[in-house]
Amino acid sequence: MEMDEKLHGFVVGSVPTVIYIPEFINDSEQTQLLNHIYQAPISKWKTLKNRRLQNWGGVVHEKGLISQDLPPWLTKITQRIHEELGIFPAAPNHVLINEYQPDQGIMPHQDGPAYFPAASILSLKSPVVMNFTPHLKLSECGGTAESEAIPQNSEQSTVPLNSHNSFSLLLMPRSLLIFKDLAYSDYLHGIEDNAVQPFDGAVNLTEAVKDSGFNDLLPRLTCAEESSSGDAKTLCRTAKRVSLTCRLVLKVRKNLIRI
Ligand SMILES: O=C(O)CCC(=O)C(=O)O
Ligand SMILES: [Fe+2]
Repeated sequence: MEMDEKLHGFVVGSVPTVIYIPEFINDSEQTQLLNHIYQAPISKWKTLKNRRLQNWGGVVHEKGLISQDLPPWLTKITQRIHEELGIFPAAPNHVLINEYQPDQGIMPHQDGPAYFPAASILSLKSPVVMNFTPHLKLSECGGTAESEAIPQNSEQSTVPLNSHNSFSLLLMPRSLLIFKDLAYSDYLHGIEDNAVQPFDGAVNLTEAVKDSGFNDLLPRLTCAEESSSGDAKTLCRTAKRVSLTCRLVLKVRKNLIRI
């Protein structure tokens, strides 16, 4: 799939390929989505130790998706992602909605093998910092000069290696994040279960604060009480974050029989 020309302007960082689109939806679209999410029956929520989630589109198995139609309020988003971005060969057919309290996150992980190798994540409500770290495969292969300099049998070797290659993103409400290629295949992504998150080195810092009015936003993002950290930009999560992870499973079986 050819990446749409206009998307090139939204590529951030140096690892192929991370795309950050600020203000992908407007305020009223955000409100409408949140209304739909919180109108869903309570049984739709699955509570995990560190977050709650709603699964839409069916059940993902290693071999494919036992699909169920997405509701119209979600196909509106998935269709738009498909048509405007040209990254997926079809509209995403699976949406995972995650809700995080300010001190909740998601462990560094790689998305499952059933998905077309690209993820699109729409963020709602509170900003959050997402971290990308190369996973063991990349570290062990010694694909970079840095890794060759570190003894492979050293227990500490993964720490400096990972921190050197890691990067983070500041995900603002109403933004859309897409990651694919190496960022999808060779990196883990995660969110720290911490209400205070540094965002100093975020690869999309300019883009994240630009459209929302840098001057207005930065003092609100930065913890006033964190004076000990000097100029370090630190995000204080004070509200819930809700995200919609929209992905495509190519192998689909319609769920005709209720199990
Ligand atoms: O909430 C997010 O932004 C990340 C969610 C995620 O990584 C996933 O659902 O696989
Ligand atoms: Fe994920």
